[in-house]
Amino acid sequence: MRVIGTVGLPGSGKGEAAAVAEEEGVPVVTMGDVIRAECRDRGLDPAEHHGAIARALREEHGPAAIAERSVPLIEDAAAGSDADAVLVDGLRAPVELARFRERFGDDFVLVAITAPFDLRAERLGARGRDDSDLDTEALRDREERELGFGMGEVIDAADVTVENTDTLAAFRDRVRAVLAGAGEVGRDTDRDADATAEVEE
Ligand SMILES: Nc1ncnc2c1ncn2[C@@H]1O[C@H](COP(=O)(O)OP(=O)(O)OP(=O)(O)O)[C@@H](O)[C@H]1O
Repeated sequence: MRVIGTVGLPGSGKGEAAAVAEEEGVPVVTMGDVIRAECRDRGLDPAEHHGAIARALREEHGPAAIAERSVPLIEDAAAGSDADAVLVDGLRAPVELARFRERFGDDFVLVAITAPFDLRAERLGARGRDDSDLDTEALRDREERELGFGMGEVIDAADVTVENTDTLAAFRDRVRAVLAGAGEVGRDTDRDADATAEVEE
């Protein structure tokens, strides 16, 4: 069973990738659900206390706490499905990546989803899920906070990078290909490309 983790800045397309997975019968584990469950256990409203509880979990149980709690959810999702993959939405920090690589080894495939700031801001504006989607300054703040958790390093460490700069249909096709195992092909292709580049130099 492969575990496909996604990482990307706000508005890059992680939610769309998770929706494609669900359509394809690939179970999705959202790391934010761990935080929402903890909020409920503490009698707090996730809409208001999400950030504080994420911090509290890391302080109380170590920096990999959210990944740690996601592992049994991933295992349960895999056990309850015929699919040969599970998608994990929401990696943010290098310690989380390290925990998943430690647990799932070569079965863990990290997929970075990238798009330039202006395109993400425009798409979030169109999404308009909440006020922060419409506020470019709030987007910058959120982005800085996530980069502060080391998200840039996680993006750089990805096995496969999907640039989401074309149409939504093209992005969804690319995600379907990655879910079908093209991630591993991508890794080899990248290596071949590097080898070719070296020969040409
Ligand atoms: N290639 C695309 N073309 C047009 N719209 C897109 C494309 N990719 C994503 N979108 C739209 O952009 C918005 C942001 O995408 P999505 O919700 O998947 O981002 P996200 O990475 O989950 O963001 P966040 O971390 O803020 O939840 C959504 O409304 C989505 O449908």
